[in-house]
Amino acid sequence: MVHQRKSEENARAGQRNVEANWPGKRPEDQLDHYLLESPQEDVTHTDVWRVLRIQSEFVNGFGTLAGTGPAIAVFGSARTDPQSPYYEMAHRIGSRLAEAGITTITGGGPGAMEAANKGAADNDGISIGLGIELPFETGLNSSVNKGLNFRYFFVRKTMFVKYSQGFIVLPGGFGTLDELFEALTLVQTQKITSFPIVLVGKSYWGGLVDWLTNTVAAERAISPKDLNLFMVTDDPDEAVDLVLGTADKQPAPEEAV
Ligand SMILES: C/C(=C\CNc1ncnc2c1ncn2[C@@H]1O[C@H](COP(=O)(O)O)[C@@H](O)[C@H]1O)CO
Repeated sequence: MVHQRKSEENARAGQRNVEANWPGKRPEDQLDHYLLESPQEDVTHTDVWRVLRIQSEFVNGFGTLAGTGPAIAVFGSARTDPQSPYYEMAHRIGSRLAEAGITTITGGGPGAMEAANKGAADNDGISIGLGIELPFETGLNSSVNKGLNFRYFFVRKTMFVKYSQGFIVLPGGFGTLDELFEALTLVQTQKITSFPIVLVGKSYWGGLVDWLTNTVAAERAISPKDLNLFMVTDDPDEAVDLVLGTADKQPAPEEAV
């Protein structure tokens, strides 16, 4: 009897709560109702399930990459042709990193990513590929010797920053620019510190550097000192020296371009 009264009170309280927070809805419209009732198909596409998938992707990424030693992430176009000089540069960068005992981390795809992974693997280095599930499946390149696939770009980007100590960025498109500007924003806002970012290819990056200098900094959308958050070089060996802090001199972008 006491039980029944209690549960009726709870039901009325639940109804008041739902009406206050969600006008026009009944208690059975709350999330638990959908979670517990079949059919379940729709539920697996709700944001609640998405949160769990995102969480599991973080857990899996942290678990797999936890033991990663010193590492540098190398970015660049998925479309870089094996005949391109940038492919050769990416390969050289992966080789040099391996020789220095540094792990190479890439997006695990084709083009510049494949070249850097190959350079690392050819020199007995650790060659990590953090792949991304895409509608047009490309899979991890064959030079990845430790690989992981992600559904979410933002989870994958966290891994690049968390498990590397610097970025080398070869010519690339939207994906590469996204990775570059993510890192620049994190350093600019001091979410990460002491994080060298080296762009390879003075003529490729020159237009962007000019625009950042003459438009973005000139119009005060960034501080002039933000232009010092990256370096530019044409030389893959120098890129490695700069990112590892073993170069004689770290050029400011204006003098490097
Ligand atoms: C476009 C093609 C394949 C795409 N496959 C990719 N695999 C892994 N990582 C990728 C892929 N595409 C983009 N990325 C990420 O973005 C960067 C390259 O993007 P961009 O737009 O090509 O510059 C790269 O660093 C990856 O992290 C078919 O060739």
